[in-house]
Amino acid sequence: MDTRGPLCVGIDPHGSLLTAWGLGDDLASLERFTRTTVEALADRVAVLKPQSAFFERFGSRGVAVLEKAVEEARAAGALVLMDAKRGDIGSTMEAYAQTYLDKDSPLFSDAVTVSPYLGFGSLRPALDAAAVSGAGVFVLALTSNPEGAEVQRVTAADGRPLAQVMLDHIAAENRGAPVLGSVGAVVGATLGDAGVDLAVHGPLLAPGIGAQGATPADLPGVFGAAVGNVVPSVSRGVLRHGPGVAALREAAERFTAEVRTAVATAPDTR
Ligand SMILES: O=C(O)c1cc(=O)[nH]c(=O)n1[C@@H]1O[C@H](COP(=O)(O)O)[C@@H](O)[C@H]1O
Repeated sequence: MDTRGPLCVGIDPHGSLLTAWGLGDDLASLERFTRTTVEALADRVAVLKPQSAFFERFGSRGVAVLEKAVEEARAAGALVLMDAKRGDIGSTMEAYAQTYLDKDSPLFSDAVTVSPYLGFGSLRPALDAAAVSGAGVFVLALTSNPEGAEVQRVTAADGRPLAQVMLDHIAAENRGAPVLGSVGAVVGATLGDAGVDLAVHGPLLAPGIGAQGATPADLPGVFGAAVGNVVPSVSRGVLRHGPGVAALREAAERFTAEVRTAVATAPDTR
């Protein structure tokens, strides 16, 4: 993030984007779209975040495209954050942990998104596997979609909003880590003032910029003093500029510059 800028670009091959790129909604097009995006961006943005669902919809061949993208993006120096949003009982989480966080897995990624809403403790196998592999886990806290609030803003038995309970668990995982810990939180850039304590001592993934309406200029208002730890994430806002490699790069560079300006001019960045 220090050398490349903090931007995360999502690889979300929506059918509509494939069409907009002049491709079909088929496996060969998925492959072309993904290869172009990785070629354009993996040597320059800090994080690429493939959204697993868009690959899974093509079955095992789509997952093979995903595997190759992960390998090529990592080889070009990008961190790969697998957006899988997994969450299940602990014994099943173990299998998800083996899938994304075991170095011998074909889908091994630098980090994976997980949902804590089956109870934070259910994530233990993923947290442990990430620690063994030197990888990371991004835990959903306050998602960018308006529907998230009916779960995440609910008041827990001890009076804290449920999202705050999760953020406090994340902070406990990261306690004592030098610089930032390896457990991140997902907090939507669309939320206005997040209204929770974001001092989790880990990276804060901020999706919602671009197609969902948030802009880099919104980040200081949402994240306050924690804005220096934000990894802003854009998918369609960059991808819609394809299929030209130069245009994809320019779009990512524009977002990176806007984020840098927003963070640099924020009143208190740490
Ligand atoms: O975990 C995520 O990345 C995520 C969390 C969240 O709260 N909101 C959210 O939009 N996302 C993902 O971020 C991407 C947003 O895509 P765009 O709206 O096209 O930028 C999608 O892949 C979503 O699944």
